[in-house]
Amino acid sequence: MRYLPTGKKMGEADRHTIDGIGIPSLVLMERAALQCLHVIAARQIDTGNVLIVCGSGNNGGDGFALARLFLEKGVHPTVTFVGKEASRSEECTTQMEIFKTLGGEIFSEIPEKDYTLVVDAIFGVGLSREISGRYATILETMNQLKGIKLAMDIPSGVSAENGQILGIGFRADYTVSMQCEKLGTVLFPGKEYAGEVFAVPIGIDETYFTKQKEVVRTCDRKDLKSVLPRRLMNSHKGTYGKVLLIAGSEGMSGAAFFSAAAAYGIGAGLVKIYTPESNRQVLQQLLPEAIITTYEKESVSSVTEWADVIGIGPGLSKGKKAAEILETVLTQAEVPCVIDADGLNLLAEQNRLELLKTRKQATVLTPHMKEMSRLLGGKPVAEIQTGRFEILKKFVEEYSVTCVLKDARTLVMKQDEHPYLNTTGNQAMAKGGSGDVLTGVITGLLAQRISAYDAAITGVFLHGMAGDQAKKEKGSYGVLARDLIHEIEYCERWQ
Ligand SMILES: NC(=O)C1=CN([C@@H]2O[C@H](COP(=O)(O)OP(=O)(O)OC[C@H]3O[C@@H](n4cnc5c(N)ncnc54)[C@H](O)[C@@H]3O)[C@@H](O)[C@H]2O)[C@@H](O)CC1
Ligand SMILES: Nc1ncnc2c1ncn2[C@@H]1O[C@H](COP(=O)(O)OP(=O)(O)O)[C@@H](O)[C@H]1O
Ligand SMILES: [K+]
Repeated sequence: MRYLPTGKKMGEADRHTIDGIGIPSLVLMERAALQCLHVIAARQIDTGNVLIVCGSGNNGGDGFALARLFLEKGVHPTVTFVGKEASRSEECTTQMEIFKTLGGEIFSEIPEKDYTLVVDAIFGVGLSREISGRYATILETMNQLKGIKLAMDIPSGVSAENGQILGIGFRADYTVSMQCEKLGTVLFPGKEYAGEVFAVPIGIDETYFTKQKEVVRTCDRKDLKSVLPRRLMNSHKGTYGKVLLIAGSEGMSGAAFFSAAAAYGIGAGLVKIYTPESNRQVLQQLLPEAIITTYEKESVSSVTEWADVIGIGPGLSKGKKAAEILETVLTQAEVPCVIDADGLNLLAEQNRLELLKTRKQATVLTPHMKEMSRLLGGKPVAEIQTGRFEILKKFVEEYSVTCVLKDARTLVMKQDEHPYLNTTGNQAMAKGGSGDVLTGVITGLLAQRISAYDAAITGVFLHGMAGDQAKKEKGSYGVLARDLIHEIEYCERWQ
């Protein structure tokens, strides 16, 4: 697990480390510059002709410190200072003076040369407004230069707060992020400007973020061992829970199959599908492991009583029967529920959202942006995209739910937990059926008795990993929902 702080939160952690713990700012800066040098060496970047462009803040200080370390190695970088003398920070001035004392020359323009490496140390997390004027011209020139581009901490122009480009952004091949990758290079479009990101330790105390619940976190592959539910030798199918999937409608059996197969694929003990009679035969053939029961044969009350966890919505339709079933589940089922697709669309109508407030067990909602817009009474998608953290925070507090807002960067939120931003998954998954698989995975994880928040983040992570594995094999065009299920069945190998 790692944190993805905004620039503001990173600044707070810097201050806490410097003032609260007493590690001098220049010590942190030294480590920042050293780590950059290590990345340059590890990536075997040609240092035959290095350009370092420094601003007047501490990011510029990082740049001057790096320039000095290059001098020590016998490399003479071209250093350009583009900041304002008057606003130069204390540390930036110190680093600049040391560099000059050692014989380093500082330019005010970028000399025309064929650079092999271009380092951006103009703005870091202190960027606070649109870039314009001379700064914009310099960044434009830097983007056009040949040579490998490396950004110190974050590419200048990328907002560390939300990934937006403030006027113009440095287009990096590599970004060396001090201590933590910033939220702004995980979210789009910032991610596209950052290239490969290396988060390097420089001594900033990250435990500062533990109590700061608004700081976003994410998981990596190495965390899998701790997030997957345990599989005991001495167990039986009851140990791993009974999943009920209320899915599919007349002529729509695929969604039910995908979610049910995914629930089994992630380890649920027993899966029952509740669907119209017309789907029985095809589902029995597609997934003989599942129990199929139908609207015509059994009442919704009796099936919900059987279940340890319920997933409702994939392919459900928005008919009268579907609405009745959803209402019964929401008012009667005393087990955790995952609501997706048409379940969400029905929830958005006729004040049904209010029913969530009466639930005694956990509810997980898995809307994509358009479904979220419906849940929010038609709030435009663009508004949700830019304000997702604040909007979702308010929503999960009001309705006491865990919300999985699906996107290229899926966000999971629950009251009193860190927001979780997912970094697995890819464009190959932008296809019908992918979401049904996610519903099955989260429901299947909940059946194995982990918390709603853990099931949601683990499910989203695994679902994205499955997409990444499938893309490795098939590329970005041919991946199908069934490939995601196939990959999920092998998730234990990813640990
Ligand atoms: N001691 C520390 O605090 C450490 C800081 N570090 C580096 O310092 C950076 C943060 O330093 P700062 O807080 O000084 O901030 P920056 O160096 O990112 O920039 C701040 C300066 O840019 C100006 N500015 C912001 N937006 C502008 C715009 N659009 N146009 C023109 N000027 C603009 C600000 O007024 C300020 O003078 C980090 O990103 C990191 O690279 C690291 O060396 C680690 C230690
Ligand atoms: N470009 C992308 N990058 C990462 N994940 C993606 C991308 N496109 C889609 N996904 C993932 O695929 C799933 C699509 O879900 P959804 O839109 O509900 O599909 P459906 O309803 O057709 O099953 C979500 O989990 C989403 O995060
Ligand atoms: K930078």
